[in-house]
Amino acid sequence: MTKLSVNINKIATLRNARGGNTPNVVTAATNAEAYGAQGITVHPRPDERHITYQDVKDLQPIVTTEFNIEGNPIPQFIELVLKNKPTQVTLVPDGDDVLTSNAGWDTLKNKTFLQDVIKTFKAEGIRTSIFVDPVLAQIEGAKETGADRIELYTEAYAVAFAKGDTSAVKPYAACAELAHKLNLGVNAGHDLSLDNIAFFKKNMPYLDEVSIGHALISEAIYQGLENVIQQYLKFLK
Ligand SMILES: CC(=O)[C@@H](O)[C@H](O)COP(=O)(O)O
Ligand SMILES: NCC(=O)COP(=O)(O)O
Repeated sequence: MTKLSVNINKIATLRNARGGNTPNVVTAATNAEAYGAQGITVHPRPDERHITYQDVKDLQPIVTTEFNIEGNPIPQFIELVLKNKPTQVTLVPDGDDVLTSNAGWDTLKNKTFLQDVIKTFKAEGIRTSIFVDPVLAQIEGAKETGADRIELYTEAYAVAFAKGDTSAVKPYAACAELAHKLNLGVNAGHDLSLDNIAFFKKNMPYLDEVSIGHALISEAIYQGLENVIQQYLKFLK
């Protein structure tokens, strides 16, 4: 079984459009868990355009499944994570001006930096995962950083799958095999959806967790959150 972590960034995007507290991210997280989600993911960005640092504090005591905080480990992010002690921190090398995450780490070039940051989180008992492209050398580099897991950046798979190119899953499967050999856990995320998740799951060995936000929350607008979460859980068995 692969765990489903629901990314609730988009609930915060909608809330921020009016400046009040509707929809409420705490209620959304509680509902997602009640409907079967096995984790809640947030990705507070430095400009707080969706999830705010206050949201992370509000969510920390109410998330009863796995709490996953994603982000670029700049000093204020490191402090936020250490204060709120999630189950997992996922390190993502976002530039300040990006619309959304658009690349994995170069684990070879950033080895020393990542080793230091990962040591800090692990000393506090926080599981560490690093966001990487599906490239074998990057998985070997990830092992060297001391991370517990990798999160494979699935945008390339999602784009290719939408065009009918199912071979795009192959590098992901190869990276998962290598990660498993190296004793690294395997997560995946970005642009996964009800259209592409079943094929991905069927072809991906050792897949511990997927985090899904943009498509899942969009699908929930049409089909309802409970219904959509139930469909993902069926595909991830
Ligand atoms: C790390 C990653 O893949 C991102 O998908 C992310 O968490 C989504 O971020 P946005 O919601 O800001 O696009
Ligand atoms: N780590 C990926 C994530 O949390 C969700 O990405 P997306 O489904 O919003 O593209």
